[in-house]
Order: sequence, then structure tokens, then C-alpha cells
Amino acid sequence: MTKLNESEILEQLEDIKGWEYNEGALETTFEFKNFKETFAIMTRIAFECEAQNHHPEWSNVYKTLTIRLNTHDAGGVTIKDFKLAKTIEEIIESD
Ligand SMILES: C[C@H](O)[C@H](O)[C@H]1CNC2=NC(N)=NC(=O)C2=N1
Repeated sequence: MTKLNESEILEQLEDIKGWEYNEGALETTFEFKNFKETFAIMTRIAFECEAQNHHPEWSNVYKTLTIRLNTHDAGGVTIKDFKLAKTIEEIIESD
């Protein structure tokens, strides 16, 4: 898996609104209704991460969820990160 360069990353980012390239990772923050809803979404995302064998750096404070995606094995952002970011968007939009 080869890491993408910055212009490739910025080009791919045009397809997923709300995400940005920050300090070597794709990053976004979501705000939900309350903690229960946030944690339920995190659980659904976690199953999909397992299925893709690709895992986020994330943090949750009450109803705020921050997600950072990069590919440790490649030392940067790869197409796997974009695939997972799009999946996360689908999960949240289907809610
Ligand atoms: C052995 C296993 O396939 C690897 O450690 C996978 C698991 N999940 C991963 N997740 C992320 N975000 N980056 C990786 O490089 C990665 N590698």
C-alpha cells in the first residue's frame, strides 16, 4: 500500500465533505445528540473497521467524536483511509 502525496490527498478530499488533511491524517469531528447516540454510532463504525481491517485513531467526549485516519504500515494516508472515511459517512448518513 503506497501512501498518497499531499496533492493526491487534497484531490481525493474533494469527494468527502467535512474531512480535512491535518498533521498526517484525514480528520473530522462529528457532534451527535447525546452520549448514547454517539457510542452507538461508534459501535457500528467499529464493526466496519474490523471488516476492513483498518482502524481509526479516535476520541469521544460526551457527544463529540473526533476521528483521524492514516495507515501506520505505509506511514501516511492511503486509499484505505479514504475507503473507511466514505464508509463512516455512509453509516452516519443512514442513521
Ligand atoms: C496486521 C494488520 O493487518 C495491520 O496492523 C493493520 C490493522 N489496522 C490498521 N489500521 C490502520 N489505521 N493502519 C494500519 O496500518 C493498520 N494495519
